[in-house]
Formats: sequence, structure tokens, C-alpha cells
Amino acid sequence: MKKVIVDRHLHRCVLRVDMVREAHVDILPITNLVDQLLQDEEIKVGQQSQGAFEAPEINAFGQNFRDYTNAETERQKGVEEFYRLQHINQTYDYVKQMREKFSKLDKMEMSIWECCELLNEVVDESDPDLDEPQIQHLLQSAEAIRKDYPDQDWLHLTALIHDLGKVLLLPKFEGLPQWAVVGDTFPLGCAFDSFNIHHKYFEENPDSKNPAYLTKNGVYEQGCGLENVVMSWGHDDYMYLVAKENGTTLPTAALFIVRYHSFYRKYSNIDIRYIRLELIHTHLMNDEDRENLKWLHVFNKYDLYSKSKVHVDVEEVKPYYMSLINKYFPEKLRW
Ligand SMILES: O[C@H]1[C@H](O)[C@@H](O)[C@H](O)[C@@H](O)[C@H]1O
Ligand SMILES: [Fe+2]
Ligand SMILES: [Fe+2]
Repeated sequence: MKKVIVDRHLHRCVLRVDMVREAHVDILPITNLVDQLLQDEEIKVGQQSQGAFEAPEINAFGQNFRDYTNAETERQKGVEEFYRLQHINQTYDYVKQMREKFSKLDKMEMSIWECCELLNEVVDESDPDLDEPQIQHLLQSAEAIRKDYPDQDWLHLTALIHDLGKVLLLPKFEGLPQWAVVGDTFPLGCAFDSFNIHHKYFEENPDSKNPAYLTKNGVYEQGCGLENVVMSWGHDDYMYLVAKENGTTLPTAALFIVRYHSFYRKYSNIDIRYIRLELIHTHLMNDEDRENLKWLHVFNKYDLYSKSKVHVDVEEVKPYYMSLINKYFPEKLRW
């Protein structure tokens, strides 16, 4: 394995691989992936500006990022209860109904910026790392990625809009329960895998009793492409529908990021996303997905580790983001 340590974030990736090895997970595919990751990372670093964003070691509460194992705090207990409900209630049929219902986009008309402001009324109960207003999360991730990729304006806008689908929690959007809007996502119609956070709760999901859904591929064909896979319903897929149906001119990679940014895997207390093991689902992906995944990897770091107590001055950055919104979206969108 090529060990080129290019930044602290990647350094951690390498450590994580050793931990996985100790845990006796099948490491062969992982080392291949890490090789690929290192190559990607070298290219990426070449594109970055000086003083690139450094992923902090701990979150704003002094804990490791995305620590779901320590149920000591009220917050973490709440997060576990969230995943219990999510894993029991998200079923193949439920997702199909929700997609059909919300793809009508008949709830309201508003601009992207109006939606950013609406999001301030939203609290995400699945997130152990964040209790700042959501508009801060959008701007913090967008500003961090803008600093490192100054020429990719589409990426800045993608970060700004990626969580807008959380408006589904608001009464104006039927006030869906948290388990139907936030949290990590996973495929339905095939076996639930143990890499999902708190996966034990899937036992109580009615789909666990349907033999058609219990094999690795389930109702899908190998390599069918993620767009043919029914993913758990939430803010990701909804915002993807909104952007696409309103005719955004953002590139395909942007739509892919919005749609799959919560599709993560975990192994025990090891956050697999460090080693890009989202690729564990390669059996359902096609070549286009694998291509888009490269940008999703870039994005993940900024989405996860930019969450901080230091606020971005909204009024100061607003003109820049308004110019991007005008470039890539119509003035009013159907939601
Ligand atoms: O708790 C978080 C949050 O809901 C994010 O918006 C989502 O993208 C993450 O995957 C999830 O873990
Ligand atoms: Fe999200
Ligand atoms: Fe996010």
C-alpha cells in the first residue's frame, strides 16, 4: 500500500485502515480502495489552495465526530432513539409512496435563499455534532469548500443547498417525523447491512420478514446503478427531486452529492467513511456512480468537519451565494 500522508485527515484514514485490519474485517478490498483513495487525494491536494481546511479532531461538544457508540449523554441517547425509529419505519413501500407524493412538488413556491432562511427553524435530532442553526451549517460547509476549491463555484452552491430538503420537517411541508427526513440513508429492497449505524433495530423492520429483500442484491441486479435503487426517504432524495425538476443547470456530480450525501457505512466504532467504504455497495453501483463518487468524497469532509461554533456572517457572504443561485437556478422553485 502506498503511504503518502498528505494531510491530517488522510493521516487518520491510514490509521483507520490499521484498526480495521485488527478487527479482522476482510481487508483486501479495503486496501485496494485506499490505494485508489490516495491517488485521488494526491490529485486533489494539487488543486487546493494554501492553508487548506483542516478537519478538526473533535466536535463542538469535545467528542469524536460521529461517535454513536457512547450513549452517556442525553444527546447520544436521543440519536440512538432516532435511529431505532428510522430503522423500524423506513420500508420499501413507504419510500415508494413518499417519492410519488413529493415528486408532485405541489407544496409551495419559493427561492433557494428563502428556503435557506426557513431551515433556521429546523432541528436535526440525528446529528451528534451539531446544534447550531442549520443556515450556519450550510454556510460553514460552503465557505470551507470554497476556500479549498475556489474555482469550482458549483461545489460551493452544492454545499449551500445540500440539506435544504430538511424543510420536510416543517408543518408547511406536512411536518414529517424526524425519522422520515434526516439521518444516514440506506438501500431498501435488499438485505440491511451491519455497517449501518445501530443496525440491530432493523430486526423490527417489516421488510426483514420479506424473503425477496433478504439477499445481498434483493430486488436489484448487480451493477444496476444507484438511480434504480430505492434509498430510504429523506432530505437528500427530496432535494435532488426539487433541484432536478426545477431545471437546475448544476452538473450531474452536484445532483449526485445532494442525493447520496447521507449514504455512509460504519463498522462498529470505526467510521468507515474515513476509508471510503461507501464503496462497499459497489455491487449496486455502475460506472457513472463510481465517477460521481469521487466528488462526493471531496464533499463529505466539508459537510462533516466544518461544523463549528464560529459563525459565518450571513449578510457578508449573501451577495456571493445569491450570484450562484441566479446562475444555476430559476428565481422561484416549486417545492
Ligand atoms: O445526522 C446527519 C444529518 O442528518 C445530515 O444532514 C446527514 O446528511 C447525515 O448523513 C446524518 O448523519
Ligand atoms: Fe444532510
Ligand atoms: Fe450537511
